[in-house]
Amino acid sequence: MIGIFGGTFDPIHHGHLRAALECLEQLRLDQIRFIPLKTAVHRPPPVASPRQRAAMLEAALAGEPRFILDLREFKRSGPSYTYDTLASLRAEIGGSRPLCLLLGSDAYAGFLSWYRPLEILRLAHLVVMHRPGYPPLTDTALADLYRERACQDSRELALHPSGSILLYAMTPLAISSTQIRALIAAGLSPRYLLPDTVLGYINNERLYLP
Ligand SMILES: Nc1ncnc2c1ncn2[C@@H]1O[C@H](COP(=O)(O)OP(=O)(O)OP(=O)(O)O)[C@@H](O)[C@H]1O
Ligand SMILES: O=C(O)c1ccc[n+]([C@@H]2O[C@H](COP(=O)([O-])O)[C@@H](O)[C@H]2O)c1
Repeated sequence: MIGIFGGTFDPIHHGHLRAALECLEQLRLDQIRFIPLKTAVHRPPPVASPRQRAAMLEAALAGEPRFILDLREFKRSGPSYTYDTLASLRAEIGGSRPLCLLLGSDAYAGFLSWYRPLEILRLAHLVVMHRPGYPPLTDTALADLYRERACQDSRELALHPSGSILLYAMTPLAISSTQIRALIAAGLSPRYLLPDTVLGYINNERLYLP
């Protein structure tokens, strides 16, 4: 099974990395593809450039060969829709191998307003990772969708290429890129919230300063 972890990664932090490692091991994924978005459809544009976000991801993923940096969204023009990304991956790997789209419970809260959400579920499973402060099933429509698609473990995910939703209780880590950017802008250190190598890059590039 392949995990897909899309995000802004502005910057990548230990919340992302720990989430990915726990999914990799506990769901027995073969690899996780980290896919930074180019043109956000749902939020203001990132502060760091694509080049800078790719460099930070590269630094953070070094040393874990099952974490793969996948820059396909940078190469596409127009909005970075997840549906298009999954369709391009399916064109490469075929229809039978299970794909698991990893997303935090804050992202799942907006899932039904994404571009072609039900078609996304035809291309991949969803793994919703619980993020502190964002209970995953507050909305009725999302709770209904979950009830129709719920699955309990990685064994069940492996039975089909797509279509199920797994709620995953990862170690709760209330870390966000917003918090890291705000600390730096305030002249405070974000150290230990993200890898030192990523912080070194941020300092060299003078990123996120006011
Ligand atoms: N601490 C965390 N725990 C679990 N999931 C997370 C965590 N941080 C981010 N995610 C998930 O990772 C994906 C990419 O997140 P993103 O790059 O937007 O990070 P972020 O910290 O939410 O950034 P920002 O604060 O700029 O919105 C999303 O699915 C998000 O829900
Ligand atoms: O395709 C969509 O319509 C869509 C709408 C909102 C978010 N997403 C994706 O969800 C992922 C997490 O987004 P974010 O803002 O938490 O970084 C990222 O890969 C986005 O491209 C995708």
